[in-house]
Amino acid sequence: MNYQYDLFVIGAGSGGVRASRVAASKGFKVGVAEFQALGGTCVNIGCVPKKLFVYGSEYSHVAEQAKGYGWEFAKPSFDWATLRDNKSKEIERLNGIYKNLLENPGVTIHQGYGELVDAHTVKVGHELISAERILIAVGAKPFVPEFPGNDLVLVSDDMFYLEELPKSILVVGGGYIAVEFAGICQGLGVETTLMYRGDKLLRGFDEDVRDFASNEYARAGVNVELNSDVEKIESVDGQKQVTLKDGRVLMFDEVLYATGRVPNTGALNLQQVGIETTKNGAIVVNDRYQSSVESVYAIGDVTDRVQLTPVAIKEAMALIGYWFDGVEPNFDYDNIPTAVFSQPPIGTVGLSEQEADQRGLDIDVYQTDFRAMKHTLSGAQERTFMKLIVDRATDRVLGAHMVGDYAGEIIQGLGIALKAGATKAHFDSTVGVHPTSAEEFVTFSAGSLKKR
Ligand SMILES: Cc1cc2nc3c(=O)[nH]c(=O)nc-3n(C[C@H](O)[C@H](O)[C@H](O)COP(=O)(O)OP(=O)(O)OC[C@H]3O[C@@H](n4cnc5c(N)ncnc54)[C@H](O)[C@@H]3O)c2cc1C
Ligand SMILES: NC(=O)c1ccc[n+]([C@@H]2O[C@H](COP(=O)([O-])OP(=O)(O)OC[C@H]3O[C@@H](n4cnc5c(N)ncnc54)[C@H](O)[C@@H]3O)[C@@H](O)[C@H]2O)c1
Repeated sequence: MNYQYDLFVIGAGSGGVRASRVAASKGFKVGVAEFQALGGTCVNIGCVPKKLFVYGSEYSHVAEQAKGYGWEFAKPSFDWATLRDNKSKEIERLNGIYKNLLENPGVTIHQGYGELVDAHTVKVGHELISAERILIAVGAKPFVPEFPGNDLVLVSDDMFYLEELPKSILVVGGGYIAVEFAGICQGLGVETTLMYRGDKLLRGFDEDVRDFASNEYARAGVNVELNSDVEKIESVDGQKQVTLKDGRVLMFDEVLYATGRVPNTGALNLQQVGIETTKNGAIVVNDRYQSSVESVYAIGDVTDRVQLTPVAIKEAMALIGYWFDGVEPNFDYDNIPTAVFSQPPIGTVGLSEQEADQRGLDIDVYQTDFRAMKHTLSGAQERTFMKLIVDRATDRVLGAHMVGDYAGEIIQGLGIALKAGATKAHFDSTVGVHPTSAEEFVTFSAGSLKKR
């Protein structure tokens, strides 16, 4: 059978771009469909612009904190349009780079919405395209629960293009996006309330990390409201009137819902082609990222495993290894380091204390919290938290967790250590970098053992 392409990819995001360009550079004839900007969520409305906003919002503390170091600045002011538009220019630059990344190795870009027709055919606009293999890498989109007035809320996509910065905002949710945007808004001078229906933010993270981070967000000025949920939202005098399930009525300029993301599979025609999905629309794949239809593969957020850019990229590379070198994909989903770019940020890799307990492991837990040296003169009251989970039987470090400045940067190196099977003895025999916060990870002594 002669196909137009060896590989046709639907979605030019983190996973789709990597799979397309590497497959093309290795000799496949590759086409990719994308109906929005090249680069996907991460580049356009995710990791990259979000991190630029985090940097932008962190400057708000500089003038105040620099005083202790002898600096006096004129009264700082902030212009939202400058940050927003400079960010957009940078994203457009990246879009151009992604175009080159695809076109240089010979990938053909089909601008438009792709949908499946059969196991080897995709329709983009009016064009029917045939391919030996089809890779679905369409990512996910924000999920907003059903309730009266849910059409009045913003989702994270909207935050990157706001005409004006609101004076007050309610951020609903307790995951990555909620805590990151609460920090951004608070830093940019928006009166910020972070509301979560459960009794702790950041489900899935280590319990001490959850408690510590939550306290630090409150210390930074975010109004953290736990065990609270929205009943309805109405538009009143240009503001959002929010009625809570406990009967309270609150007013905000804007409400941001960050209550998870669902696979982007609604209009792909998956059922007609016989592709199995989960209840929330995620494509079910086997260890080779193959769907229930042999010629159709899926990677990244659309499979709803771990919604992180480096994971989508690793999955793409695992597929490339399989297609070109016959290596069975064996991507290791354990020990994925991750950072939450809240303020302060969180870095984490490996098992939490609770996960280690659930697995019945006999563990030692070392932990500390302290005021980072920088803040002895800055006057800021924020504190840093660090924690190590160690397996008593093998001395292996099973988990490392941090809340504090540079946590994302620091955890990357610890990710390598855990992957390499480092023991507490390895940590102890590593010379610290002095004076840093990071050196606390190699100087934990018996005095830091948590009483359990
Ligand atoms: C606000 C936010 C912040 C984030 N921050 C981080 C972070 O700091 N670090 C991190 O690791 N991850 C972060 N993520 C998650 C990360 O962006 C995703 O995990 C990653 O982008 C997933 O890659 P993907 O290839 O699966 O999909 P995506 O990058 O979402 O790409 C999918 C692409 O497919 C396109 N598409 C969809 N349907 C079709 C169709 N039918 N036809 C053609 N094209 C289609 C979309 O337009 C999109 O371009 C963040 C996400 C959000 C929303
Ligand atoms: N720094 C990063 O790496 C980064 C940043 C942003 C997003 N991401 C990825 O994107 C994913 C999606 O982010 P997210 O924050 O939207 O999702 P999330 O799954 O991290 O958090 C969703 C939150 O919404 C809550 N929720 C769900 N339904 C609700 C409801 N009906 N009412 C109230 N609350 C409800 C959940 O309990 C949870 O706390 C993340 O899981 C992460 O994998 C990563």
